[in-house]
Amino acid sequence: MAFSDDLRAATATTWDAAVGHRFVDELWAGTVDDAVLAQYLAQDALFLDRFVALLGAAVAHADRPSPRMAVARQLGLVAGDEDDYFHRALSRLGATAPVEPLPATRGFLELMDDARRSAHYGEVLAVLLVAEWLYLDWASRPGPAPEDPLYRDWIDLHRGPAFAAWVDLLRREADRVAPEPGARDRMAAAFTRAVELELAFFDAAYG
Ligand SMILES: Cc1ncc(C[n+]2csc(CCO)c2C)c(N)n1
Repeated sequence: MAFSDDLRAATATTWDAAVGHRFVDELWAGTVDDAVLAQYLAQDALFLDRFVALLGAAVAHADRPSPRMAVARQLGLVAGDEDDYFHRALSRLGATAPVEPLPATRGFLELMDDARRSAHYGEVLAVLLVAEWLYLDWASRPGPAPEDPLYRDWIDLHRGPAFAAWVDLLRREADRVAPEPGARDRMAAAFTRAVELELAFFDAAYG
């Protein structure tokens, strides 16, 4: 098994609890309470800012030109389509005021700051991989998405062949650099912490 498969298998209980979370069920059903969705998206806007910085670290610390360019392309998408969604969604929900990070968000911001400051490409990849792969997983459920663009656009941002190819690239990169001396342990620690925080992040939407 590839290193990324091992990490996912080792975190399966927490991973599956996140992918099968009540919030994900309600997203697919189009029935998330407006206050819950507003809380989630306001926190996720804080997450996204630091995530963009983390993508910048992957651009800076990639050890080869080809993945550096691929990450840079994705960085442009996140700063474009994804940011547009947030502005539309938060203004429709009437939640445009700045918010303080909740504990799960704060934990994520710290994890991303630590990975970025480590300047260790493998550790950066491990955090990026969880954030993207776990979202691809919940958004790839079979069945129709709700008609309401508030839900449909959020699901569509996390599924489809282009997004799956991006996750695949992160997996291949993580598997490629893991054999470097000392990389496995720090990548496994960052991956495991990120999976725990993804679950806590969904829980936090319900206050
Ligand atoms: C807590 C949290 N974890 C992961 C994501 C997923 N995600 C973050 S940025 C991005 C854009 C694609 O590169 C995606 C899919 C999220 N939104 N919030």
